[in-house]
Amino acid sequence: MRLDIVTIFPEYLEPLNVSLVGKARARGVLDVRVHDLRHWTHDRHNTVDDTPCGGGPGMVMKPDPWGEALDEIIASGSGGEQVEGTRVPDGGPTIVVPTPSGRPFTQELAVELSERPWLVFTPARYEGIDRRVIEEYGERYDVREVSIGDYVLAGGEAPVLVMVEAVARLLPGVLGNAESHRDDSFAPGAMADLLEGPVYTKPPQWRGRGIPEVLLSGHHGKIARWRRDEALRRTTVNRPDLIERADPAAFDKKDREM
Ligand SMILES: OB(O)c1ccc2cc[nH]c2c1
Repeated sequence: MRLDIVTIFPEYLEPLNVSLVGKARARGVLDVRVHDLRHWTHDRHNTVDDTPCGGGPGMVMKPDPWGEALDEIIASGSGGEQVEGTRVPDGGPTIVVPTPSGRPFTQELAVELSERPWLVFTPARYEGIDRRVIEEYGERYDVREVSIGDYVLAGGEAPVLVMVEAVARLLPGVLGNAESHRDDSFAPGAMADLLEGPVYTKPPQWRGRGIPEVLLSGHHGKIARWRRDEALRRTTVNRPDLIERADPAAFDKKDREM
């Protein structure tokens, strides 16, 4: 998979050089290219924003730098050999626009994006990008406006870090077997979409606190049932909305497997 990220704060994406994504890049599973939007400005101040038409607070990101950046990046990747034999589609990339007014970023969307060969992220600052950029590229490519949550951020770079990690860990060969994403919270069918329950490790006693006996019993069926019950308990308290959405048949299936 190829990932391009266009930003006015390239240094914000340094975390993509370490840990899971960093290792995937080193192994050639991911080809991550971070671009400074100001590279596509031509004035002495490298201006990327201007006042909003119609008035109002803040500034809006100008369309010209974005258009030149996306044209050049898409042209560079359309067709031809890419990283170690991976070809990006002649149809171009999926463009992911982090924005507070986008559709929710979910594990389901992470799975969908992980199956795409090429993603281009366009994290904005200020009040956002001139709408005509989204319209222009939306006519030719799959453009997804996505929000990671209902809170105020200064820009889209942090959401890009979140989305890239969520997508990268789903790519074949990125997680070892021991870290399988099969039973993650929110992984389809893992625990009927329940939150993960509490986890424990050694030592058996820590500051006078022990470990639930069932986890030391070696009885896999009882352990599985305890974990399911704890997951239900935590989900009921923290995310009752997931309980309403859960498929009761999945519980029965899980019970039969325990
Ligand atoms: O909620 B979000 O995912 C999000 C995305 C981008 C920006 C830019 C400024 N605030 C933002 C919030």
